[in-house]
Amino acid sequence: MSDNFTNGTEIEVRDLNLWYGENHALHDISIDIPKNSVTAFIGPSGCGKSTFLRCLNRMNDLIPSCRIEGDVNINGEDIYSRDVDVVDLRKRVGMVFQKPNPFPMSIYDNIAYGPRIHGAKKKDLDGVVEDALKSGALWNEVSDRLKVSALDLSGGQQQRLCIARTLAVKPEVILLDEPASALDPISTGKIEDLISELKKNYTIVIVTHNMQQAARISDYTAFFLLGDLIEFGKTEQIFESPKEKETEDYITGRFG
Ligand SMILES: Nc1ncnc2c1ncn2[C@@H]1O[C@H](COP(=O)(O)OP(=O)(O)OP(=O)(O)O)[C@@H](O)[C@H]1O
Repeated sequence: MSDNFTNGTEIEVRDLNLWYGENHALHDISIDIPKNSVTAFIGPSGCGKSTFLRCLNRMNDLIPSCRIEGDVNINGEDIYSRDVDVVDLRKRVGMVFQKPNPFPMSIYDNIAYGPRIHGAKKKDLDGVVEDALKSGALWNEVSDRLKVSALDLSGGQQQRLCIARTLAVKPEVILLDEPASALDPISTGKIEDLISELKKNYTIVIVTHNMQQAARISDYTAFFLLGDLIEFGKTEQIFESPKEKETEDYITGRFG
């Protein structure tokens, strides 16, 4: 285990390579993602941001052509070790996708679903649901209609429900894959405020195409290009004084 963990590293990745069949999509990625902070992954379309994000909770296991080499440690545990329970891993490392994907059931049952699977007692569920909806900044809008279908909520509310659903099983890390790209500016603002609030208690990694969004909400930024991690550092440094020419060209809009 690296000393970095005592300094607050949540996710340590070393020499990660990933192939989809013959396509070598990620090359020798090494990165230390700090705890209780927001880290943004940016880069042009197809550079591997989402692929790398999915490596952090083994979502790529579901893709038959995908092969991965290298190490990913989360809080010191090798998540690719044979004895890791992937269901438990995805509880610890939750994920929210671009398109809100509530289950076709009530608001209450969407939130209670994960805790029920993981053995929560019936008498505790009301409290769990309320806490998660409060943490997801949705409680005030839905507390009087918990039994209505989640599909009746607006897109922005559905996305906050999906975040609340992730929070209900008490994760350590939340992975967000372009969580606001399908939303209007007001809903996007609410999601961004929520992310800033959540980083007090969780480590957050977000893929975004929106560089203003990365600059607004992230503490650290990683710039990817064609499957390489070109540069990683404090967001201010990446945006104001990038060390690599490719980063500068992308940030200043010269390509991508
Ligand atoms: N399920 C998959 N099967 C095969 N190849 C894939 C799969 N998903 C992604 N790829 C390939 O991996 C590379 C990286 O794609 P990825 O979606 O991770 O990039 P991205 O930076 O997230 O792009 P975008 O910003 O457009 O979402 C691309 O060459 C893509 O075609």
